[in-house]
Amino acid sequence: MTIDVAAQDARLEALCALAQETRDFMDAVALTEVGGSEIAAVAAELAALTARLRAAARETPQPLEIGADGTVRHLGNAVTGAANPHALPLVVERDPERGVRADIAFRPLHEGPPSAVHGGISAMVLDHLLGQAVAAAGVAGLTGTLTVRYRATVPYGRPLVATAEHTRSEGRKSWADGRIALPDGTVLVEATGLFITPAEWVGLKVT
Ligand SMILES: CC(C)(COP(=O)(O)OP(=O)(O)OC[C@H]1O[C@@H](n2cnc3c(N)ncnc32)[C@H](O)[C@@H]1OP(=O)(O)O)[C@@H](O)C(=O)NCCC(=O)NCCSC(=O)Cc1ccccc1
Repeated sequence: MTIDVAAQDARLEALCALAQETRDFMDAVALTEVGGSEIAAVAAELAALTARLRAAARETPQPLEIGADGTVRHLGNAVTGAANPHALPLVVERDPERGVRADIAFRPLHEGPPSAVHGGISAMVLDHLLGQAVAAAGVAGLTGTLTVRYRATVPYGRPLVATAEHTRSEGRKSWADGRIALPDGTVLVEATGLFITPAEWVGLKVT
């Protein structure tokens, strides 16, 4: 469920590269142990860079694009958007056996309890993945409710796998289940969610 950015637009390619540099920068901020004067010098340089980017700023969201093969690209998405420094960015794929899947490696930046991932970050990833599972089933909707069960703390810095699948639909309401697990299948966090197709989306094909 990705569209090759590099093949389409050199400016977007540059923007996605900047977002990745920004992620690397944020990781470095989270982990740095350099001295106070060096931190202050870096902060001053960063403020100058921020001013350069603000010289021309958009006032509308990044558009959600649908490719010829039905793939969806939303570069501004906080979970998957390659142009959003907040995004992991997660690359969500169709899973031939289940609905959708994504490989994840959380980073120290995502810390909640010491040495573990913040529960809200896990919930955010699962919210997104469940939403993509219902979209993949042709019943795209917005999250109405999300229930998360945290079975074990989620480590950062290790490869993990997230999966989700659409379970049923009734009218405009669709349900999906998902989980974040270790590569051996041990489930760390699981979620179930209700997604509601806004009336104006009925009949639209978004995946
Ligand atoms: C669209 C809707 C959720 C529902 O509005 P309408 O269409 O006007 O609904 P209407 O009143 O016509 O009721 C129809 C039926 O649904 C039921 N029901 C309604 N609400 C709830 C509920 N909360 N919980 C439970 N049930 C509810 C209601 O009782 C009725 O049931 P009935 O037929 O009598 O059995 C609206 O409240 C909204 O926009 N909320 C904000 C959503 C939002 O921002 N979410 C976060 C952003 S998405 C994201 O980040 C993840 C993502 C990532 C990637 C991809 C995809 C997703």
